[in-house]
Amino acid sequence: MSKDRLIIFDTTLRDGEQSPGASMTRDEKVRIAKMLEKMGVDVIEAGFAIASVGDFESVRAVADAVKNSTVCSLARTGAEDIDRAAEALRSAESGRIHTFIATSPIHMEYKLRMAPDNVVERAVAAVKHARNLVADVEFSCEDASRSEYDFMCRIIEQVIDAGARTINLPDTVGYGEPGEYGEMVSRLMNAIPNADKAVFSVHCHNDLGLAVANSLSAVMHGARQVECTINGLGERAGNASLEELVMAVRTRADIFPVEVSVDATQIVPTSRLVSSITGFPVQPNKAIVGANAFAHESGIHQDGVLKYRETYEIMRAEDVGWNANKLVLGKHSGRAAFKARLEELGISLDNQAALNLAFTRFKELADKKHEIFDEDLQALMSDVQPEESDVKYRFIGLEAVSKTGLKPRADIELAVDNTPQQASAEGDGPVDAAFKATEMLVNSGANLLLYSVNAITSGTDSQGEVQVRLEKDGTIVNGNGADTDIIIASVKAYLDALNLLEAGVLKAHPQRGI
Ligand SMILES: CC(=O)SCCNC(=O)CCNC(=O)[C@H](O)C(C)(C)COP(=O)(O)OP(=O)(O)OC[C@H]1O[C@@H](n2cnc3c(N)ncnc32)[C@H](O)[C@@H]1OP(=O)(O)O
Ligand SMILES: CC(C)C(=O)C(=O)O
Ligand SMILES: [Mg+2]
Repeated sequence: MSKDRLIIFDTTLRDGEQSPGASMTRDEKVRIAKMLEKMGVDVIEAGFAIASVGDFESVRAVADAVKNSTVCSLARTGAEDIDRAAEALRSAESGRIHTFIATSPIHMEYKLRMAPDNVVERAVAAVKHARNLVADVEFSCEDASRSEYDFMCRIIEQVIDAGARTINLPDTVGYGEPGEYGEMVSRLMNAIPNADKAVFSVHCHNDLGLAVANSLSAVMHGARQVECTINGLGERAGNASLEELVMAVRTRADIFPVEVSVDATQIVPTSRLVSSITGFPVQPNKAIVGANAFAHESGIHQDGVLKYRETYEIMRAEDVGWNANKLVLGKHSGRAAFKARLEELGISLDNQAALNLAFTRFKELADKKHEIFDEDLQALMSDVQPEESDVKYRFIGLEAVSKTGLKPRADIELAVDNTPQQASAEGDGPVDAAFKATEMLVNSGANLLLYSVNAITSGTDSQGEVQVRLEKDGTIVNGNGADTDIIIASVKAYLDALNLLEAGVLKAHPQRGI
């Protein structure tokens, strides 16, 4: 049986931009709009033309640039708003004016300060005016989920008669509950005599974390347009996320009676573009586009995925634009993933006993370190580690002083070949001072290539984990150090790298390098 089409209306550039701090320039909006067009989004709401000259120019630039998606501008019900929207959309291949007015008692009384009859009049006049300027007019009952049913029936019937071809029922404040909201949509569609002349649409906010659930429930109850944003960006807690809606409908095609014509492989690149332009990072556990959405760290899951991917994956990472899924090695990992990764690195173990031994060492390391990278594994598998008795430099203690107005200073005490030695130095910061003091004692001549700090756990009391990469005469080593004091962790990492250089580990085992 053929399925209905679900129209994907993206409002990243309008409602998404209403997130405090997410303002975009005209050129940034055009770049995102081009990506949305490439993705095959049906309607792109590019802005609110009357809001500012900049927003007007953005809608106009998107209308100029985009040819395969409908470009839309928001407008209140006043003629000036609608004229401005039409003007901005003049060059659009397919342009839509989206006009709206609030229909809930609370908004009509306290915000608009209008009587309901007056609201109906304004809505009808706005739609008629817009229809004189463009063929495609959408009308939204703002705050529909808190509006009275009979009043919505009345206003919607009249705006459809006036020429609106899309009727949007926003859950403006994210108050809806999936069952109730879906039912509202089907009740209205069944009761309004001319409902068949319009596409019913939903626009859900995420104040209770229900935006996607509410939208999908509405789809099950007859809505055929969903308004959404990339990464769920939007006013307050955001809007329904485009990637979640698209992938829910695709993945549960057995349930949803609709299909979408979006190229889902463009989802991750578009998500990254929106995140980099707005400066809003994507949380790692965000569905579809979060860094962990297709990553597995637990041994039981990794074992399952290695045996048959679908044991723990309901979508393919490649289908939404990732290169591949990821098996992350950490303290929850098991032998199956450990062994598979070693094999990918060209390291094979002779027998189960060798695997068990290596795995025990791996778990010991994983207890100290967030994530085990390939370099860690290679180092772990190198049978030449500097023997404890061969370690040349050992940390004894340090005092670092950092005071506003004074140059940072570090006094350090190390054991060099088991003989305690001390040095003091100033630096650009306390870490720089500590490294300089260390160099006064060791005089290594090594070049510092990388210095990175990670918190092992969250909180100000967490262990800091430092990685230091040193180069000397073409040999590169990674040293690691951990401590709750970040300066101490830094010196430990520096000494670890120096000891590796001293032990000549790389000469015997080049895989310890990068
Ligand atoms: C649910 C939503 O997301 S709605 C879209 C929200 N987005 C935005 O507001 C972003 C862009 N907005 C703006 O730049 C400005 O608010 C403007 C340019 C639209 C209006 O600015 P101002 O004229 O200074 O008005 P202000 O923002 O202070 O107040 C809004 C006015 O619009 C009225 N209004 C609100 N919605 C509507 C509507 N749908 N139709 C007609 N009038 C409306 C309000 O009652 C208020 O009128 P009042 O000044 O007579 O009391
Ligand atoms: C303007 C409308 C569609 C809106 O953004 C809302 O009600 O949330
Ligand atoms: Mg909104």
